[in-house]
Amino acid sequence: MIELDVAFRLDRGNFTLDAAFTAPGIGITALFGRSGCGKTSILRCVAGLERASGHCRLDGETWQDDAEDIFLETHRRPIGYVFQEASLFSHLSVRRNLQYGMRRVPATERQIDFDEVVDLLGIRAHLDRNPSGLSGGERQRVSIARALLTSPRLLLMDEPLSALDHTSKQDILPYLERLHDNLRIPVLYVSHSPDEVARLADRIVLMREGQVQAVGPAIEILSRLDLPLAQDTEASALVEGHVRDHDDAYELSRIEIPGGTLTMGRLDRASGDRVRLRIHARDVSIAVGEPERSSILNVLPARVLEMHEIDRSHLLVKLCTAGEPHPPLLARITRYSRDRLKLEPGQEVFAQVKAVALMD
Ligand SMILES: Nc1ncnc2c1ncn2[C@@H]1O[C@H](COP(=O)(O)OP(=O)(O)OP(=O)(O)O)[C@@H](O)[C@H]1O
Repeated sequence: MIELDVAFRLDRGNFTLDAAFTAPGIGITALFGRSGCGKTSILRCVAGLERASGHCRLDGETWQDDAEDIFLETHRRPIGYVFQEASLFSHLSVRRNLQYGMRRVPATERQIDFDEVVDLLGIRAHLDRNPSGLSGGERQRVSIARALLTSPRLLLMDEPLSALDHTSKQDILPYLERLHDNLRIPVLYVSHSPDEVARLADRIVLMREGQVQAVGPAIEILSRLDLPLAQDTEASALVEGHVRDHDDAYELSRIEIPGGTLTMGRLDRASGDRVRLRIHARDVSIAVGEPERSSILNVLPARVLEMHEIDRSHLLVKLCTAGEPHPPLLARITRYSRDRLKLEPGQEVFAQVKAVALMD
C-alpha cells in the first residue's frame, strides 16, 4: 500500500513545527486546524519548498531524510500543487495552460489523460478562452486540472476554495468529490473549514500550534467530543450505508445503515449502491421512548456513549446506533433537555434525525 510518511521539525522563533504522521496512498487526507497552526508549512516541507529537519517518504521512495543527507529539490518530487488562488498564465488560453503542465512530463510517463481530466473538471467549454475571462471557481478548476496533468503521485491542495464566494465553493465541491471517486492520486488537503473537511476527507490530521493533535479516519475524528470539529456549530457525523430501495410515490430513498434505515429525498442511485451520508448534530434530537405520530421519518434506536457541554446552555451527545460497527451520531441538545430526560451514558434512547445529506 502506497503511504505518505512525514516527520518535520522547524523552528521559526515564535513558532515551532513539530509534526509527524502517516497517510494512506489513496483518498483525501485533510490537514485541519486554526490559522497559523502550521498546515501550509507542512505542505511546503512535503513539496521541498522549505527545509525542515526530519523525513518525507512516499511509497517507500525517500524525498527527504536527514540521517542519510537526502533532500530532493521540488522539481524532482512528483507532486501537483494547487494554491489558494489560481496562478494561470494570463497570456495563454486554458488549453495552452493545461498543455504547459502536461509537457513537463515525458509522454511515456503520463498517467492521466487530457480528456478525462477536462471532463472530470467540467472545463471543456472553456478550453479556448483566456483565464482572465473565467470566474474564480472556473479558474480554480483549471488550476486543479493543470496540476493533475503533470501526472503527480501526490496532490497538495492549500485551501483551494478559500478565495471563492459561498456559491462558487458549493459549485466546485462536487468536482472535487468526482476527482476523489475517479482518480487514484492521494491528496493532502489543507482546510480550516469543518464543512469542507466533512464533505471531502477520508482521513483527518488535526493540527494545533505546530503539532499533530489527532489523526485518524474522518468518521472517527469528526465525532470525537474532545476535539474541536465536534464542538463546531457545523458539527456532524458521517455514516456509511447502501441504498435499499426507492419509493416512487413519495420520491424518497431508503438507505440501510448499521442499526436501522434512513429515509431521505430520492437519490439518483441504484439499489445496493454504497453511499456516505452526513448528519448534522443540530438535526438530531433525542427521545427516551419511541416517538409516535411524528413527522420525523428517521427514528433509530441508539445508546448514549458520552456527553460534552459546549456552552452554558448546550451540550453534545455522542450516540451509537445498534448495528455493527456502531456508527456514531452526534446530537446537539440543551442542558435543560438533558436534565428533563435524565440522560446518562449507557442509556438506551431513540435518535430522531431531521435531515440527512448525501456526501458520496
Ligand atoms: N516564511 C515565514 N517566515 C517566518 N514565519 C512564518 C513564515 N511562514 C509562516 N510563518 C509562521 O509560521 C506559522 C505557521 O504558518 P502556516 O502558514 O504554516 O499556518 P497555517 O496553519 O497554514 O495558517 P493559515 O490557515 O492562516 O494559512 C505562523 O505563525 C506563521 O506566522
